[in-house]
Amino acid sequence: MLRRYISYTTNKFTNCRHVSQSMLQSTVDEKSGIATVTMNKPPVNSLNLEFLEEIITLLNKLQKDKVRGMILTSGLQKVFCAGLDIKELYKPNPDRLTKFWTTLQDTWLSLYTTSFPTVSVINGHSPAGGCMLAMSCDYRVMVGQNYRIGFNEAKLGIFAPKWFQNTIIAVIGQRKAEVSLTTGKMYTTDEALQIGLVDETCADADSALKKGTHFLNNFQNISPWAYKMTKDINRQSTIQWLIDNKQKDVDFTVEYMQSPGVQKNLELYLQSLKSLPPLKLISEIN
Ligand SMILES: CCCCCCCCCC/C=C/CC(=O)SCCNC(=O)CCNC(=O)[C@H](O)C(C)(C)COP(=O)(O)OP(=O)(O)OC[C@H]1O[C@@H](n2cnc3c(N)ncnc32)[C@H](O)[C@@H]1OP(=O)(O)O
Repeated sequence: MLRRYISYTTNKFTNCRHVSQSMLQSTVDEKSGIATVTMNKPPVNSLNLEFLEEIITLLNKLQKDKVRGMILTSGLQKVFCAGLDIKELYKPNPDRLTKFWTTLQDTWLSLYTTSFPTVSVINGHSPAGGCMLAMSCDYRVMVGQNYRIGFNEAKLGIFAPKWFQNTIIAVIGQRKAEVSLTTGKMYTTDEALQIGLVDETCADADSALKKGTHFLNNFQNISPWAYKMTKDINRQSTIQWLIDNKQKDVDFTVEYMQSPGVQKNLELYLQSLKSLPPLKLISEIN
């Protein structure tokens, strides 16, 4: 287990409160009450068990601190989040995989039901679970023209569970979600804007942070209670489905991931990840 620590400091010059965990940094602007959370888990911010646990801990803390909003972004050069850590799925220990998948469900539930509005500033590639992380926020701003976003699970020989698919349907609609998921297409920034995977695009990260803040400022005059009730009602059926089917979803995933066919596909995918030149993989799978 990685050594984990949390420290809280207030910078009297910037009026920002910093919360730092080993893989996440959070800065709360005292004036606006907006938290900027930066993922920093080199090389690619892949979601493993420990990282998911940190995300849940931080979301709980932000909730307790009654922040007014959150911007989620990446501190890495060219990756927002590479999705689930494939090492959690390849040759898994069944007990760890059970804990991993349960924690993944809980992370999604925490993020999808926050009592404060959330924005993802997608400043790098964002495949599969990385795209889902962005979809689970209320608003998305994508930076530049060099990155790809989408659901490439089918290319790995696996498929997305119902709660995952419903989250995408809620954002881009049934038809586009089906085409997107079955083809595993990775979209350019402009294509993502066109199909509604992202709400806005902009040239650089600073402007994207400004756009994110601008979106969150819409809630200055909205009652937090009205915001939360509206969001809960809107997302209720997908949330309730997962709550009612948590154990079934875990049992199915643990058995399915260990099947020889899935393991073979993951092995081939991991090999291609190593053998292809940098970024070739993402462009190959367009
Ligand atoms: C609130 C939470 C919501 C989440 C809910 C999710 C529900 C999920 C259900 C559906 C299932 C989803 C499955 C997945 O997410 S599987 C992961 C899919 N991801 C990918 O296919 C990405 C593959 N990676 C790449 O294409 C590229 O790495 C990159 C991201 C474009 C970066 O390219 P770059 O050239 O910068 O870096 P490298 O390719 O050289 O990679 C550096 C090292 O990192 C390793 N790596 C990359 N991606 C992963 C990964 N996803 N898991 C583990 N390891 C990864 C890569 O092998 C290199 O390792 P090395 O240095 O040891 O060679």
